Amino acid sequence: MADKIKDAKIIFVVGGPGSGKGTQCEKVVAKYGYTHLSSGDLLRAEVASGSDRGKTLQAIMQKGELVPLDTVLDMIKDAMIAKADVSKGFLIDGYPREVVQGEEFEKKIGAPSLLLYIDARSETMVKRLMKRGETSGRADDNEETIKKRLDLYYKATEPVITFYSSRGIVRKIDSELPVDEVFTHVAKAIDDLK
Ligand SMILES: Nc1ncnc2c1ncn2[C@H]1C[C@H](O)[C@@H](COP(=O)(O)OP(=O)(O)O)O1
Ligand SMILES: [Mg+2]
Repeated sequence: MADKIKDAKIIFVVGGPGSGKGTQCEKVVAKYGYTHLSSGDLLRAEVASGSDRGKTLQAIMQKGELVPLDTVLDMIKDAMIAKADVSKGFLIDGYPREVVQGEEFEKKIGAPSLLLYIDARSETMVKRLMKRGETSGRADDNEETIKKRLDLYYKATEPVITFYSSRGIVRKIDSELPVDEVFTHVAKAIDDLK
């Protein structure tokens, strides 16, 4: 099962909350037909299902904390296997959140060919998230939780970028630009894979 995934390209999409990961992934899906897996969306779907696991997850996410590693990884892996026959590539959005998550992913699934580092200033991210919070209905798009998510991003997730930089697969994307301009750079990074 897992070997079906092996031939597909794996792209990690890493960046702070509100940096524009989801926005850029949608455009990659439209242009390249890759499968977009947002760890946050997978977890929120579990919460919406009302399951016991979902209730536990909701409490963690509302506090802006990271959910247990195995839970997220199992959900990503199941979703990848479900799409393995039809997918040319996978965008793994919002994962790894910490270095150990990347190591576990590679053990259980495979190595990424590219890490897209979606980079925006923290003031920009806060502004975008507050705006998104007006309509997103996301329990974590509020000022207090945003601050915690940003702190955690700088502490836990930025080391992920350093970790993969040494492998030469990181492409830093300036996400302060308008969406379509950001996408030009994202598309260039993906085209360079071929
Ligand atoms: N380059 C850009 N310029 C302006 N707004 C952007 C942008 N990229 C994303 N946004 C907006 C769309 C969303 O309302 C908000 C957060 O974007 P998102 O894609 O949901 O971020 P993420 O998935 O990284 O949390 O910011
Ligand atoms: Mg997102």
